[in-house]
Amino acid sequence: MADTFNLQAIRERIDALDTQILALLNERAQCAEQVAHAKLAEDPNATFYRPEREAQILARMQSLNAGPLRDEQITHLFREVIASCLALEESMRIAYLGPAGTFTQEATFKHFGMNVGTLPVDSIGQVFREVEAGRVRYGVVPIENSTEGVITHTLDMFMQSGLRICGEISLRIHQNLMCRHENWQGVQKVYAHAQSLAQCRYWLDKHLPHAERIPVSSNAEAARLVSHDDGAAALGSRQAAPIYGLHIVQDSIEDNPNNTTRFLVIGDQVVTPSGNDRTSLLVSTRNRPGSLYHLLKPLAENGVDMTRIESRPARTTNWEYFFFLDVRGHEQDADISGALAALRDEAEVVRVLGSYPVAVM
Ligand SMILES: O=C(O)C(=O)C[C@]1(C(=O)O)C=C[C@@H](O)C=C1
Repeated sequence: MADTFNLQAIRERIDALDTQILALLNERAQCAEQVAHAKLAEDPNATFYRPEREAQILARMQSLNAGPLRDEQITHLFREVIASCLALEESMRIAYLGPAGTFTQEATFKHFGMNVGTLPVDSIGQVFREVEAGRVRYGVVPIENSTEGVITHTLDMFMQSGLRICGEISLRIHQNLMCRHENWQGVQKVYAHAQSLAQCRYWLDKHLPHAERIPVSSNAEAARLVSHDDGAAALGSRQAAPIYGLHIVQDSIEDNPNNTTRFLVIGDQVVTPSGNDRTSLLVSTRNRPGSLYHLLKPLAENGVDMTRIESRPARTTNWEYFFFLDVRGHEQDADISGALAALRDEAEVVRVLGSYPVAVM
């Protein structure tokens, strides 16, 4: 009897709290509408999506969070709240490397909320073209995986495109084995994107050593093929399973328990500092002895923290290279702007691809 009474009392308390949360959410939504009016009053072509402000809000909520909800859950809830508020300001459509069911779709929903409008396209180049043509404001493309390294196609697109990086998304990648039926022991073929096959190499060696591994254009394409084939399995994101009528027969089979992919949000927006930013640069240099040393010297002398360097061959001239650099901080910071000024004296090409907030979980 006492339990029933307690349960009832607790539920009444939950109802009262929900009433308050509802009122507060709508009050917040009204503030977002006022923000939209204020932005338009300042600039009729104002941009409503402000990644630096979103990153600051999420970081603040994490620092205030006393639990029992985990920081990850709080971040997820507030992302959805912000996305719903942003939708009142502007209805957005995001192009991503599709089809539906890919990890890039998962990253897009993680960053822009589950209800954002999307345009799945079939190549990284097409994501760039949709944004360049103005058919969508932003696009999402993968840039690097912690196990398999950089996605060179994305780097190469920046050599041709004037688009900027407006944000980054970090996604923990869990690979799932998916089949038409629950019984997976007799699987003879495993379809997946080459990156996913590589991320599960040891698991497949151990559990499906005789199955043929067949790389295909995307994990969603793998799931589609398996939806017609009883003797096959696909690897990929759990979102793909219901779309293609498959069962998840083994989950989290990636070899590296910290398997993470970084994605970029691309657009033509210049993002102001958030206080915890990263800057990506594209640099090329004359081919002469010590050229890389001369590129890195201005960064070191200005105390800039470089977190990544990749080289890609210039398509125009044999044996000439472009370098992609990531540094900590914003291009408006004194150390980075000092380094950029010195770098411009050394290098043939120095392009800031973007300064943007470091991914918040
Ligand atoms: O502060 C703003 O500029 C807003 O538009 C409000 C808000 C929010 O809901 O907090 C919504 C969208 C932006 O991307 C950032 C923040």
